[in-house]
Amino acid sequence: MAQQQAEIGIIGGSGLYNMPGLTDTTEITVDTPFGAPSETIVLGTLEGRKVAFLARHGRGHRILPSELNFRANIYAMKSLGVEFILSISAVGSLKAEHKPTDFVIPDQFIDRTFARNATFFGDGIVGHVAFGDPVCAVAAKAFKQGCDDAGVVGKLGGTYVNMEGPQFSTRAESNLYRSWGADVIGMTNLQEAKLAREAEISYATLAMVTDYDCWYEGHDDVTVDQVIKVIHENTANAQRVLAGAIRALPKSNSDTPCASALKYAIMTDKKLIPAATREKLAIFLDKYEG
Ligand SMILES: CSC[C@H]1O[C@H](OP(=O)(O)O)[C@H](O)[C@@H]1O
Ligand SMILES: Nc1ncnc2[nH]cnc12
Repeated sequence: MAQQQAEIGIIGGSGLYNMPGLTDTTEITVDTPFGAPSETIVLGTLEGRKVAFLARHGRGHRILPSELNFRANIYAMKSLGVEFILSISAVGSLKAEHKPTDFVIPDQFIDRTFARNATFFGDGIVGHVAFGDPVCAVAAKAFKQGCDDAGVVGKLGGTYVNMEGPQFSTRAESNLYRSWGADVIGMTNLQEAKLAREAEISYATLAMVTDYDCWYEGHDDVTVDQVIKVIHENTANAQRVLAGAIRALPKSNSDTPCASALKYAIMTDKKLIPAATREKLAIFLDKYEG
């Protein structure tokens, strides 16, 4: 097996296009059978651990949520040897108790997308991974520890509505999601969580509340300048939480259920999987075939 180049992947969202705390950095271009990731990847060291940083929307924020090549991003992390992905995202709040600058660590998702490719399967191979618990509990707890260490509000658990965008929600939609009991809303995390599970990578998100979406009477409807303002105020906290989370992560994800998500997932008769598809997915399947 190739040498592991990174243990932990960080996917930085809106406003987080690099990681100033990384040392010994090198920038690499990673190619994948699913196309190019959003950006070159920065390898480096943080808290003594080997880390790979990827800017989700590219540096300079060039890629729409619906245009993101989620498969290439997660495949690239897998090819570097990553076992944990820590994602950072801006989200709107759907509850008064989640205030701008608070952090929420979601443990559930509701899918409101309709234009995304969120599986490595297809082209002659069928697989179904369990997804009742879409977030890795170990990675989520590490984020909580990071929030506690940094002395910031970090709420463990909550439901993230993944909308398609790029327009923000209508007021009727926002109120509908509130009636469902959802906590926060964003445009990017669910596809990453699905693909990370198929890739047997443990995934969790640090969701930074930037606004009250549009449901809250007496508060302005969300705008990008509002989101960016809160992110800028809170970036140093997000970096400190990340460092704390990395300190709290175990060496490997082998003790989590994520690490064996594919064990019983593949439906297709091995003899019938097309050679090109088998080759494309070798990085995931080889360990189950001696
Ligand atoms: C800039 S507001 C909308 C934008 O912010 C969030 O991005 P990310 O999850 O990458 O931080 C949201 O999902 C939208 O893409
Ligand atoms: N209100 C909101 N809706 C969707 N994505 C967001 N990202 C930040 N705030 C958001």
